[in-house]
Amino acid sequence: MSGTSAALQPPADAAPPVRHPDAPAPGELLGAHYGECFGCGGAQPHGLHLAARAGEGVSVTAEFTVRPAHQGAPGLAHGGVLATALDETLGSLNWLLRTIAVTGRLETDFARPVPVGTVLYLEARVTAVAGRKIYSTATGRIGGPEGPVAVRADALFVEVKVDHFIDNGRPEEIRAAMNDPDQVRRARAFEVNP
Ligand SMILES: CCCCC/C=C\C/C=C\C/C=C\C/C=C\CCCC(=O)SCCNC(=O)CCNC(=O)[C@H](O)C(C)(C)COP(=O)(O)OP(=O)(O)OC[C@H]1O[C@@H](n2cnc3c(N)ncnc32)[C@H](O)[C@@H]1OP(=O)(O)O
Repeated sequence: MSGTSAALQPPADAAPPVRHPDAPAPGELLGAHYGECFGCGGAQPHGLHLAARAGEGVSVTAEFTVRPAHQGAPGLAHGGVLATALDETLGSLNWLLRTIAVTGRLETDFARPVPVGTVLYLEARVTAVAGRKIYSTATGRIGGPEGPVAVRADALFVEVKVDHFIDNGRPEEIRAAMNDPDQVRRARAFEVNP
């Protein structure tokens, strides 16, 4: 049963999502948007190292293996870590819209416990767009890509300009990101009109 709140119901004038013509092809690995990202970055030893792949339309798939550093109860994934995996997968939809957007609201259902060692098979898609508001939904399955749903989420992402990060991030990390040509290139890949 979905308990999605009214805040996550797209308004009547919302439009179906449009895959950007320059979006990565279905099957293509999207890579990390930031090397230090806790969700997808390669430079975070205890991060999720989530690897997302473009799907058809405005959808992505991703896999995340639960490691001992991700425990809440003995031998089980922490719920906040699972919410992070959902959030990160939903965030990677931005690559297909070529829009920079941040999570405004994330509603999560935890349907089954997820043991350490489990591969969580994630799938996310955008359901509607209304102005700067991007509505999306995700599931995480266990036992295989067609296995039972262990976690699911509905979200509202809000489009922002790159200045959102430059104005709000701690200056030392922003400086390092702006001095890294590869990071600047990745940020630009999200933006149609930077
Ligand atoms: C060269 C340097 C590069 C540095 C950058 C590097 C890489 C960048 C590239 C990509 C990275 C992009 C994203 C990261 C991707 C994945 C990571 C996972 C995702 C995250 O982990 S991301 C972190 C957590 N996230 C935040 O840190 C957000 C904090 N937050 C805010 O920054 C503001 O809160 C904001 C911007 C959300 C809105 O603020 P705002 O002032 O711009 O806009 P406003 O408030 O007017 O909202 C506009 C319309 O959205 C509705 N709305 C807003 N919030 C709502 C809510 N909660 N519920 C229901 N409706 C809501 C309003 O009701 C209104 O609706 P309406 O237009 O109909 O009135």
